[in-house]
Order: sequence, then C-alpha cells, then structure tokens
Amino acid sequence: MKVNNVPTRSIWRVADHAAVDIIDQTALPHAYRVLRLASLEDAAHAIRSMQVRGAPLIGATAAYGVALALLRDASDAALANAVATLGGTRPTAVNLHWALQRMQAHLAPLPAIERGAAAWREAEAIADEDVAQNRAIGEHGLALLRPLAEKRGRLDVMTHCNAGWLATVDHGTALSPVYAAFDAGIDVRVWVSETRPRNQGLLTAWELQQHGVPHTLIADNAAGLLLARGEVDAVIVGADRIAANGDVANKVGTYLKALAAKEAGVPFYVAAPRSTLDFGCAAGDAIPIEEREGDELRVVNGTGSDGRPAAVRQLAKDEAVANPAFDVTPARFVAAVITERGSAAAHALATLYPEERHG
Ligand SMILES: CSC[C@@H](O)[C@@H](O)C(=O)COP(=O)(O)O
Repeated sequence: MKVNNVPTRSIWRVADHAAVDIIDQTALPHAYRVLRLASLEDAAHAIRSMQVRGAPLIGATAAYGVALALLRDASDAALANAVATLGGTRPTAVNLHWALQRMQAHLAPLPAIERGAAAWREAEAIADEDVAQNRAIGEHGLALLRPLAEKRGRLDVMTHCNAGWLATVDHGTALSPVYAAFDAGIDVRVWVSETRPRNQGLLTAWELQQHGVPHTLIADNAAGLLLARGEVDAVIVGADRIAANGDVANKVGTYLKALAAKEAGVPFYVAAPRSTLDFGCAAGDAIPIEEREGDELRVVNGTGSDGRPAAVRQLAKDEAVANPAFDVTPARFVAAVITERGSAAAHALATLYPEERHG
C-alpha cells in the first residue's frame, strides 16, 4: 500500500545490505520512522517491543530474523538458537511458529555453506506469499461485502485492532476486503475501534487515511451501541490463531464485538491466511494468551502540546492491573472465515485445505 503516495511494505530487504527495514509501529501515528534490523537480536527485539506487530508480520519478521542470524553463523547450533530466540518473543500468534518451522525445515537439511543465501530466499518467499494471499483475501471478502453494500447503497464496516497492511507484509487481512471494496467504487466507511490499551486502532485510522478510506474512531465501549442501532453492516477482524474447531484468538475485545454482533444480527467475519490456522490445536482453550506489562494500562502514550512524544501516568505503579492481550471467540459466533482460498464456516475450515492431515 502507499505511504504519502509511495508504494511501501511493512518490511523489506535493504538492497546490497545484510539487513531489513521496518516501519516502527511504536512511533505511529505520531511519527513515520523506518528502522533497520541487522541482527537476530534486532529482529527479536522488534517483535517483542511491538515495533512490528500483527500475526503475519510477526511471522515474516521472524523468517528474516533467521536469515540475519545465519549470515553470521550458519551452524546447526546457530539455526537452533535463532529459532528458539525468535520463538520465545510472543506466544499467541501462531504465524511466528509457522514461519520458524518452515525456515527450519527448509534450512536444516542444507550444508551450512548454502544456508545463508537459502534463508534469504525463503524469507523473501514467505513475505511475497503473504502479500499474494492477503490480496486474495481481499477479493474473497469483497464477494461477501458486495451484496451487503448493494442492499443499502453503502457499506459500514466495523473492525477491531489493526489487521491492515501494517499488520501483514502488505494489503492486510481484515482491511484487505475494505480496500478492495473502496477500490471497486463502493461507498465504504469504517468504524475503527480504539483497541485499548495499545491503541492499534490508531494504526488502522492512519493507514485508512493514507488510502483515503472514510473512517471514524470510536472508543471500544461504543461498539455495542452502534451495532444495536443498526449502524454496522458487517464486522471484520483478523486473527492471531484459529484452532482446528474454528475458535478464533484475536486482540482482546474481539469476543465482545462478536457477542454484540450476534445479538444485533450483524455478520461477524474473520479474515486470515493459512499461516494463522493451527490445525494442531484442538480448540480455543488451548491457545496461549499473552499477558502483557501492566504499565500498558497505567500509562497513556501520545504527544504533548509541543508535538513531541509524551507519556501520562494515570495509575500508580503499585496498582493491580490485568492485561491479557488476546481473547478467544468461539467458532459459533463467526459467520465465515475469509482465507486466500475462499470463505468457509469456521468449524469447516479444514475443507479448504484438503492436503493437510487433520487429527
Ligand atoms: C492481520 S493481523 C491479525 C491480528 O494479528 C491482529 O488483529 C492482532 O490481534 C494484533 O495484535 P498485536 O498485539 O498488535 O500484535
């Protein structure tokens, strides 16, 4: 997608350098900053600190992290260390483990001398496939959205968190059908949920604004009212992991939107590529839920009146805080999962992937 009209991905290899560049998502939307990752440690830090975030982008960054590690040392031990280090950065998005397993399976059988170049190629392939898959998700999602738009002459979509191009290598998952609808000339508007405490909704607002898509930011707590009033035609969210039974782990607050959508009779769609599907995980209660630092809730970040980054403490350090970063929406609340292969009921996702062996 574009930043200030320049085509841009969220991560890219730097020409003639053993490095990748990323957009620092901790600085957005206040500042657009590009950071260089030149080592395994840089990549692990970027994922852990959420300079990169969003399940597919976490996976792609981990793949590049393996490539950066092998440039220094391509031994079996270095490969195992890279996979273990990156695998321990964040627990919920299964794309991380999917990408690491793919890198390891591809690289381990090769002689060490060939691993460096092969790792770059495989990381690039993972990134390029993510772009193509997300574009396909956009087309399949558009097929679901178009009839809703035709019924009302416009389309009001609600989303949660950021599942746009910033959360992937490009195009996004949940926002890919929105971009496809906008580009097809549909009068689409987006309710953007703030997504406390990390406010990923601000990233969604930023990228929608860059593409010219009309949108309105809401406090998370306003979603139920808007759904009940009939001001939403469809809810579309991304996912961090979808279990074999179709239960969906996504940013905390997703479950409440699914409940409210069900009550209001509004379709609740989940958009996700193959790398987010965990056929080895039987049901949502087995998905690890990340518990993050309490200060994410106690301290609010933004800019001061001088436009410079500013942090405001709203609760003392010793006040008890619980900060689960994800929740699980049961499959029965999901109208359909939109993948690169088309849409299916959440509980029937395996039918789209017959080549996989399912337990
Ligand atoms: C296409 S991204 C889908 C999900 O990864 C997204 O909705 C989400 O929950 C991101 O969480 P984050 O904690 O910002 O990495």
